[in-house]
Amino acid sequence: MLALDDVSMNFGGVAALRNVTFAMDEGETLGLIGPNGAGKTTLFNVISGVLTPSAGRLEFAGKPLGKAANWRRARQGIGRTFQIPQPMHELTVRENLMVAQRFGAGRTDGRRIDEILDLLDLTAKQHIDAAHGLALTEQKALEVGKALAVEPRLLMLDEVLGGLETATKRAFGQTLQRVRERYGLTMIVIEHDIETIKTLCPRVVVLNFGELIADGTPDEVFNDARVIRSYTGDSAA
Ligand SMILES: Nc1ncnc2c1ncn2[C@@H]1O[C@H](COP(=O)(O)OP(=O)(O)OP(=O)(O)O)[C@@H](O)[C@H]1O
Repeated sequence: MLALDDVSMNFGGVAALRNVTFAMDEGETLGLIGPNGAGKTTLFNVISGVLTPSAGRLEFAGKPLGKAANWRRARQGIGRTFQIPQPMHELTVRENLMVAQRFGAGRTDGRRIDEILDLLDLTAKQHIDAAHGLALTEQKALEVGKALAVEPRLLMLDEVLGGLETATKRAFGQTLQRVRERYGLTMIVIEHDIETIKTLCPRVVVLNFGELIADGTPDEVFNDARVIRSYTGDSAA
């Protein structure tokens, strides 16, 4: 369903992505890991149309992805969250979801919004000011809700579980699994917590300095000497 072929992204002299090639089947959940600055968010930006890659080709649902434009990618079925929750100010939780739906899906469908609120445990908060009235987990849930409101087939989550306490993280991980099953989603998950990755993702891709250095099951990847070296910086590992 998603294929990247030799994708590179340069920012001036910085090569944030170097010839990244991988493909995903419909329904797969892929964990995307790598040390800070490895290129994970840049990869999301390239797939979601925030950035046009310097080189390479992207294909989604059998069609080439053209010039970057995030609304166009959303309408093609690609939804994503941002690392820092970005609720729209002076709007309620429900209004935030409605704006996201209109932007990304080109329509408003109150029943889908009700369902998203319910799945993410936000129904009781739907009329609260989204920028000021939500706890951290709820802010994260709203960020996921906005991505779901665009009615994606591919959902990309950028450290959506980051900063949460272990028990909350586990519970939120289960919520994400319910969401995935409900909508039959293909997912890419950026996450630093190894236990969460193992629970959610049967397959893991590792980036280091913009290069894809491993692609396999969590056990394969976490035992890979190159991956261990990329985290420890220890050339003897
Ligand atoms: N807009 C930009 N302009 C210049 N350099 C950038 C830009 N965006 C990212 N970079 C650089 O590209 C590299 C990859 O950054 P990116 O944010 O994609 O990494 P990451 O793996 O998501 O890191 P983190 O885990 O810290 O979020 C870094 O060296 C970063 O400084």
